[in-house]
Amino acid sequence: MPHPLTPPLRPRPSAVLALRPELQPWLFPPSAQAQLEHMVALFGPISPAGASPPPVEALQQVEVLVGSWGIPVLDRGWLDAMPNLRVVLYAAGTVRGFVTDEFWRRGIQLSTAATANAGPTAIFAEAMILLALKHTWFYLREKITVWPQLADTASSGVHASTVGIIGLSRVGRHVIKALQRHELNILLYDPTVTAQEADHVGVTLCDLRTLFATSDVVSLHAPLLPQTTGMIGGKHLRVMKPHATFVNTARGALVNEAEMIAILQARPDLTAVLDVTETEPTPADSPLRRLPNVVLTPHLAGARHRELALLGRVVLEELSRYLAGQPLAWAVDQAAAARMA
Ligand SMILES: NC(=O)C1=CN([C@@H]2O[C@H](COP(=O)(O)OP(=O)(O)OC[C@H]3O[C@@H](n4cnc5c(N)ncnc54)[C@H](O)[C@@H]3O)[C@@H](O)[C@H]2O)C=CC1
Ligand SMILES: O=C(O)C(=O)CO
Repeated sequence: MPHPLTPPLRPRPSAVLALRPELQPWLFPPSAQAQLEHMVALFGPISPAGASPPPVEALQQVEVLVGSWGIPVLDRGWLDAMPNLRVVLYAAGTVRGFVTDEFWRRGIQLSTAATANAGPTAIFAEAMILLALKHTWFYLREKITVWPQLADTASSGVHASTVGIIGLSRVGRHVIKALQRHELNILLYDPTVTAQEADHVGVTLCDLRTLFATSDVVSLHAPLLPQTTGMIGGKHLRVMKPHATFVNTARGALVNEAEMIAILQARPDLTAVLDVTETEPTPADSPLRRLPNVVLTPHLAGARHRELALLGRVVLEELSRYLAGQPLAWAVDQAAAARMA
C-alpha cells in the first residue's frame, strides 16, 4: 500500500535514519522509500552500537531524525553532534530507552509509533486469550485428539467467561475492544483509572487479587515502570481458578519470575503463555523452557516484518505534518514519556 504522503511545503530538511539496517526495507518498503528520499536527504544508518556513525558534517545538518530499534541513546554527545536537530520520529514504541534529560532540555519534538505498534500486539494477545478460553494449550500439550467429556475442564469456552486485563494501556484498550465482540465479562486492574472511566470503556474495575481469583484468563498489558516492576507475584498466581491461563505480552520484569515458576510447578493445571521473559532470549537453563504448562514465544507480539510498514507509515505521516508546519499527531512530551511503557 503506498504511503499517504503530501508533497513537502518547504525545502526539504536533512534527515538521518537511525535504524537497524535490516529493518529499513520493512519499515519503508520500496514505494515509501522513494517518497522518503524525495523529501529528505538520507545519511546513515547510525547504529547498531559499534557501527560507524555518519560523517560529522552530515550530522551537523540533520533536522529530522528517523529512528527505530537500534537508535543510539540521545545523550549530550549525539545532541552536540546534531545542533540543528528539531524533531525525532520514532518508528517503534517505548521511548524511554533513548531519550535523556538533555534531550528534553533542548526542546526537540518527539513522536512515536507506539499506538500503531499496539495493534499487532493486541491481535496476538487476543489470539492467545481466545485459544486459552477454549483450553487449546492444555489439549495441545496433552496431545488430546478426542474431545473429552468436559466435566474436568468445566470453565472452558469463550461465551460467558471472564477475562482479567491488567492495564488500560494502548494495547490493553485494543484487547478490550476486540474481546467485546464476544459475550464475556471483562475485569480491569489499573490504579490510574477511575470507576467512571472503566464504566465508559465497558469493563469492571477491581483489585489485582479479585482479578486473578475470578478470571479464566488474565492478560498483562501494564508498562514497565519502577513502580510496576515485579507487580505480579506468587500471591496473585496462586489464587487462579483451576485450568486458568496467564498471558504476558508486556514485559517479563513485571512478574516475579521465580515465584511464577514455583506456582506453575505446583499447579500443573495452570498455563502461562509468555511472549516476554525477564531475560531475553529466555536462557537455555530456565525452567520456563522445560515446564509443560508454559507456552513460550520469542517476543513477537509487536509489529514484525510486513507489519513494520504500519510503523513506517506513521513516521512518514508525521514527517508530512512537520514539513507542513502542522502539529505532530503522535507527539509525546517529557511527562507523557515518563508514564509510557
Ligand atoms: N511483546 C511485544 O512485542 C510488545 C510489548 N509491549 C508491551 O506491552 C505493554 C503495553 O504497552 P502500551 O500499550 O504501549 O503501554 P502504555 O504506554 O499505553 O501504558 C501506559 C498505561 O498503563 C496503565 N498503567 C499505568 N500504571 C499501571 C499499573 N500500575 N498497573 C496497571 N496499569 C497501569 C495506564 O493506563 C497508562 O496510561 C508494555 O509493557 C509494553 O512494553 C508493547 C508493544 C510490543
Ligand atoms: O516496541 C516494543 O515495546 C516491543 O516490545 C517490541 O515490539
